This record gives sequence, structure tokens and C-alpha cells, in this order.
Amino acid sequence: METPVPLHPKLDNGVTRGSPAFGGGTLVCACADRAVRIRIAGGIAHNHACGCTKCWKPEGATFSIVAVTPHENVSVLENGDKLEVVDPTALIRRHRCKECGVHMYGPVEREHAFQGLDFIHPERFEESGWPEPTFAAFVSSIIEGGVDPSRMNSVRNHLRQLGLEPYDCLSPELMDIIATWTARRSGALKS
Ligand SMILES: N[C@@H](CCC(=O)N[C@@H](CS)C(=O)NCC(=O)O)C(=O)O
Ligand SMILES: [Zn+2]
Ligand SMILES: [Zn+2]
Repeated sequence: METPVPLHPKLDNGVTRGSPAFGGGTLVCACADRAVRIRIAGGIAHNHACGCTKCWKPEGATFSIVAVTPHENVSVLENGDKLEVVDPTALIRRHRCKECGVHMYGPVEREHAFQGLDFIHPERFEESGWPEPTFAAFVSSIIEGGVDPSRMNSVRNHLRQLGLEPYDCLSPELMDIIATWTARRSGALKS
């Protein structure tokens, strides 16, 4: 049997349950010197694994772990001069540390269902207890990251075993939120 495709160090050996009461903390980049520190003054939501090529993941991982928090919860505590925007034209304006490459926060500023939310990587919290990821998004995108398509059955089975239902876009709940926002804006939905 082939060795399984590594998903992420925080997934491969089982998902650690967090606490729904988690109230935020400090995200820290990977620099030994002058680390970037970001305060998250509140809880996080929709934590999930993402297989897209845009989200930051640790060395060797196939998936990122990513969640959202309201933008007003996010503030730069230390060494913000090391931050740069990865792609200013992207919906998620991912701010990464220029030295170690870790993405620290990504606000959605454009008119969009997610406007006002920032994407963050909970594994960078120095505190434990953050709510665990509950599904896997953009799973087919790992092929764009270099995973052989023949491995997809085994990857999806592994994700299901871990309790992370695999989706090739976002979860139905999030897709419905986006579609509802779009339908209200166009007038198709009156309520
Ligand atoms: N197949 C593409 C998907 C990229 C994508 O759409 N990523 C999602 C999930 S993070 C997204 O919402 N991206 C918005 C953005 O990158 O700003 C890839 O892997 O690069
Ligand atoms: Zn850094
Ligand atoms: Zn992503």
C-alpha cells in the first residue's frame, strides 16, 4: 500500500477537539527573531481545512487550516513592518510575514458575503483550545498543488475518517450564505 498523502500535522494523527468557548488570543509567525504578533480579540468561526493553492500551509502539508473572525477583532501587536500583502487583487488580502512567509490575517474588504471578516490560521495561536476544523474545502484543488489525481479517493476517505467531510468548493452552509447574499443583492430574494 502507498503511504498516505500527508494532509497537515494537526490532522494526520487525529483532530484535537477545541473549546466552543475559545475567546481568541495571539497569532505568532514562525520567525525566531522579531516575530509578527497579531491579537485576535474574540472567537473564531467556520474553521476548516482548505486545499487551495492560495492559503498558507506549513512545510509538507497539503491542506491549510483556516477560519474567520470579524475584522474589528484583529490588531497588529508587534513587528507589523514585516507584513506584506500577497496579492492585492485577491478577494482575501492575505498579509504574510516577508521573512518566514506565514500568512497572519486576510481581510475581505470588497463587497462580498464575507466582507468584514478576516481569514486566519488558528494553528498560529500561541494558546490552545481553538475550535477544531469541521470540514474540508477546495479538496480537488490539491491536484493544482501537485498531488496526483489517483490519490484523491484515499485523501477524501482519510478526511472523512477524521470527521472532515470533503467538498470541492466551500461547505453547503457557506455556499448558501454566499448565494443568499448574492440573491438579496440582485433582488431575486426579497427576504
Ligand atoms: N483552485 C484554486 C482555488 C482558489 C480559491 O478560490 N480559493 C478559495 C478558498 S481560500 C477562495 O475563496 N479564494 C479567494 C482568494 O484567494 O482571495 C486554487 O487552488 O488556487
Ligand atoms: Zn515571520
Ligand atoms: Zn484556501
